[in-house]
This record gives sequence, C-alpha cells and structure tokens, in this order.
Amino acid sequence: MSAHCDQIHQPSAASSTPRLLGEVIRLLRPFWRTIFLATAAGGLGGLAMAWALSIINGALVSATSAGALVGLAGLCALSLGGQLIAGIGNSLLGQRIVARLRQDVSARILRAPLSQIEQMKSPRLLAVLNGDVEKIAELGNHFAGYTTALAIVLGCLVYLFLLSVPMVCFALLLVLVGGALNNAAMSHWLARFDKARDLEDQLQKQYRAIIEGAKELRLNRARRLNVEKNGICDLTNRIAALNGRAFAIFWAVDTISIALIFVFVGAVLALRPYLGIENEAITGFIIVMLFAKGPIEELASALPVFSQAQIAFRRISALTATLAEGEAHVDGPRASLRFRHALALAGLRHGFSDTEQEDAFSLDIAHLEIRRGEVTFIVGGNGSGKTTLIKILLGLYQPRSGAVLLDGQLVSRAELDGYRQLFSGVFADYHLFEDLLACPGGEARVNAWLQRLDLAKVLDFQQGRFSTTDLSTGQRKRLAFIHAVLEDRPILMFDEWAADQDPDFRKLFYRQLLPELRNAGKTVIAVSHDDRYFDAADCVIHMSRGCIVGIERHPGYSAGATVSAGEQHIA
Ligand SMILES: Nc1ncnc2c1ncn2[C@@H]1O[C@H](COP(=O)(O)OP(=O)(O)OP(=O)(O)O)[C@@H](O)[C@H]1O
Repeated sequence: MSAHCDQIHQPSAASSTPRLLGEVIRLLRPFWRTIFLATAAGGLGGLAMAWALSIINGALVSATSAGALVGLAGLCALSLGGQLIAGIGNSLLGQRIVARLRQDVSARILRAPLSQIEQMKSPRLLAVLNGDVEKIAELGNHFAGYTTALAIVLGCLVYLFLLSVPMVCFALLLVLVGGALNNAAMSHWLARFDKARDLEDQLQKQYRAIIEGAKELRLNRARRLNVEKNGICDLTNRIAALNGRAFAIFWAVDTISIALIFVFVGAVLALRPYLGIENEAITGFIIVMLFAKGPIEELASALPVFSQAQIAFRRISALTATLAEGEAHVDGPRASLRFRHALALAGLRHGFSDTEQEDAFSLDIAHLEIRRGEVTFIVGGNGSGKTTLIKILLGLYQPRSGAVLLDGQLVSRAELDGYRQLFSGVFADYHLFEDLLACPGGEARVNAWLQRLDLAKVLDFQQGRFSTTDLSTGQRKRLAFIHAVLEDRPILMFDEWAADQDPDFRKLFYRQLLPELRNAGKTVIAVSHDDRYFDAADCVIHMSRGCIVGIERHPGYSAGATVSAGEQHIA
C-alpha cells in the first residue's frame, strides 16, 4: 500500500486534444493490409475498365479482331473482380472501423472517473455512441462504392491521357474548377452540418425527457405541449433546415460540376473541325466522359457524407480526448485487498464546483472511522452530503484533498479498483442487472432469497438470470438487495434502501436483515432517514451541510437480541 496520500487524490491532468489526423491513422493502422488489398484491387479494376473502354472505342472505329474481344472479356472480368474485392474489402474495413470506434468509446466510458461521466451527462454520451458512430458507419457502408468510383475516374483519366495530352489537360482544368467550387461550398455546408450536430445533443435531452418523463408529461398538458412544440418540433425543424440548406448548397455545386462535363462534351463536338484531333480520340473522349459521369456524381455525393463523418469523428475524438486519462488502475493487476479492522477518512475535502464560491457545497470531514462488523448509519437532511460521502468512501470519487485509509493505510491509485471490489450495494439511483455473474450457494440460495423477500411469485431465477426486472419500485429494490448480498463482499452499502418499502419490509430490513448481515461478519453502511430505526445501528453519523455534526454510538446494541440463531439466513 502506498504511503503517499497525494498519489491517490490528485485530480488527473487534462489531456490535450489529439490531432484528428493522428486519430484517423491510429484507427486505420491495424487494418493496413485490408486497406492495401482493397485499394490495389479497386485501382486495378478501374484501370481495367479504362482499358476496356479503349478497346470498345477502337472497335467502334475499326474492325474488331477475335483477340480484341477475348481481351475485352478478360478486362471486364478483371475490372469486375477488382471492384468485387475492393467492395468486400472496404465494406469489411468500414464495419471493423465502426466496431472498433464503438468498443473504443465504450471502453473509455467504462474507464472514466465517475465524476466525469456524471458531468458529461448521458445525452451527450448517447449522442456520440449512437449518432456520431452511426454517421461513420454510414460512410463505411458507402466507402466501397466511393473507392471503386475513384478508381474508375482515375483509370479514365489515364486513358484520356493516352488519347490526347492537350485534351486531358483541358479535362483536368474542368476537374480543378469543379474541385475549387466544391471546396468553396464545403465550408458553407460544413458550418451548417456542425450547427445541426450541436442541436442533436439538445435533441437527445428532449428524447430522454419524453421517455423518462412519460408519466409527468401525460399529467401536464402545458409541459407536454412545451416539450413537443418548443423542444422536439423546434429542434427537429432547425436541424432539418440547417441540413437542408447544407444539402441545397451541395446540390447546386454538384449540378454546376456535372454541367461542366456537358460543356466540355459540347465544346469538343462544336470545335471538332478546328481541334485537329483524330476521330477515334474524339469519340473516345466523349464515351469516357459520359461513362465517367456516373462515378464522378457518386464521388461528388460522397462529399456531404464525408463532411458529416468528419464532424462526427471530431466529436468522437473530442470525447475520447476528454476521457483519455481514464482510470489506469481499472486495467491494472488484480489486487485482492483485505478488510480487517476499519475504513477511515482523514482531512477530507471535496466539492463539485471548480471555483471556491461561498455558497458552493463542500464536504469537510476531519476524521471518520467505519469499523468492521458494524452497522453504520449516515443520517442528515437533504443535500447534507450523505451520498457524496458514500461515493468517496467507496472510492468512486477522488476527493480534492484528504485520504481514504483501509486498516490505517492509504489506498493508492493503483489499488483503487481492488479497493472498490470490497463493496457491493444499492445506490439511490441504482441500476438493476438481469443476470448474476457469480452465484455462491447456487440457485437454491437465490431462490431462498426470492422467497424471503416475497419475490418468488413474480419472477424466477434460471441459468444465471432473473426472468424479469419489470417489477414494482419496492420489488425492484428488493431484487437489487439480493444482487448486493449475493455478491458476498465484506462491506455492503445501502443508500435509502428502505425508503420505497412498505412498513413490513422496512421492519424486516432494519430488524432482521441488517442484524443478520452484521452477525455474518459483514460491515454495513446505510444512508437512512428512518429515525425510528436509528437504534438498529452500532453507530449513527449525523451530517449537516457537508460536515459531521455528531456521532452516536450504541454500545449496548446487539443483533443477537433481535435475531435468534434459527432466524439467521445470511451466514
Ligand atoms: N454530481 C454532482 N454535481 C454537482 N453537485 C452535486 C452533485 N452531486 C451532488 N451535488 C451537490 O452536493 C450536495 C450534496 O448532495 P448529496 O447527494 O451528497 O446529498 P444527500 O445528503 O445525499 O441528499 P439526499 O438526502 O437528498 O439524498 C447537494 O447540494 C448537491 O446539489
């Protein structure tokens, strides 16, 4: 165990945002073989197509030999084969990149400090996980088509070059004009896509409100109309208008670019007598230009998709940079810590605001000890800091200053994940999982608990899973209790667990379950507002405005007095 308190509790330094290009290279590097194969196959396919066009062009102006036809068939096969390999390769690549992005963002969220996740709020995280990654997936799905189109256009340019150098220069000039137009327009549509993406974060919040606030919104018509009109409708209309304008700019420029091809073809036809170029070259040009129009349009249509993917990638990159620090100890060697005597906090100070405002909440605890094998209640008014204290005790928040001590020794950063494994519990805003990862005592033990907490009639447990979590509020919390107990950790934490229970279960919790846990050698930390049961604790810590204002010990309290040996189920 480390002897340096500041090792644990220093807030991590903010990492600089990694450069976008670096991120792209990092993402693509593992797939370089697929990228190389798909690009080479696509390029070969495009060149073969251009060569085939040259044979078709030759055949139009002169007699066709059998050998030329066989060559044409071979080139068509090569072109199709190349396109097939490029298509499959790029599709697989796109999907693997999306899978990797999803894994990467999820892994960073899983490793981020809890305070960071709480600060970011779920709508922002969900917008990245769902919206932004989907935008990249969209690009991935179309990527094969784009690379094949690019290969065909490049192949056509090579063929045009072989036909007539001055005319290919003229064609390149048109490409440059088209490119410059697109480039100038791109900043306009990018700005609109970017603004629309900002609004997507707000839209996620509204989605959350209409799902999580379903009851309230049905009871309150004014609020429902407000969410519908000023929230959803307004935001979706603004997003649609921004995206619509961006696409309108794109289509205007796209039309001009395609018009340039017709201008070119028209100019060649009109100026044919004056150009002094052979007929074969002229027909070749026109065939190639008309043939390449499709792939050119496809490439142009890729620009907004690329722009949106670029914005999405920037968002993902910004999120991953924010979460980059992570909690290295989460992946460190598994230290199995033992809890023998007591947990303690010393010189602890924690707040949520970066500025030291006078009225900002601050938790200040000079010293606190939680003894092993005791039931400790943390009590106090709303907002007095009970849950914050719990999160620090469980190693979920890194306090601004001060130390968390396990059996008198500081818990180092490297040990923090191991330290957290000493606890299980039910938070006030708990999440209920449907499965049990481990089940010491087997199904029989789980079923006994379901019977005891009157849940056996509404669900059962088979093959490591509970049949449902669609239960009443009190039933869900009882199921969460079973999860916590079956994890068999030395310390159990309950944050206002009994608040949702009927009087019988409340009594069962305070008068039977807690004493049984205590008798089984467990340490229990419970946040409670049930003052009529405060006597069920060995120690009651009273909190007010972030400070401990009193510690009440009940030395005469004995669980054995309330639970007879025959009634003890937990041990
Ligand atoms: N994630 C957070 N970000 C900013 N402030 C927070 C956060 N969590 C809690 N607070 C603030 O910290 C203070 C203490 O909150 P805490 O949840 O610890 O109180 P509590 O004693 O558990 O209250 P209750 O009895 O209502 O559950 C409150 O004033 C609250 O506004």
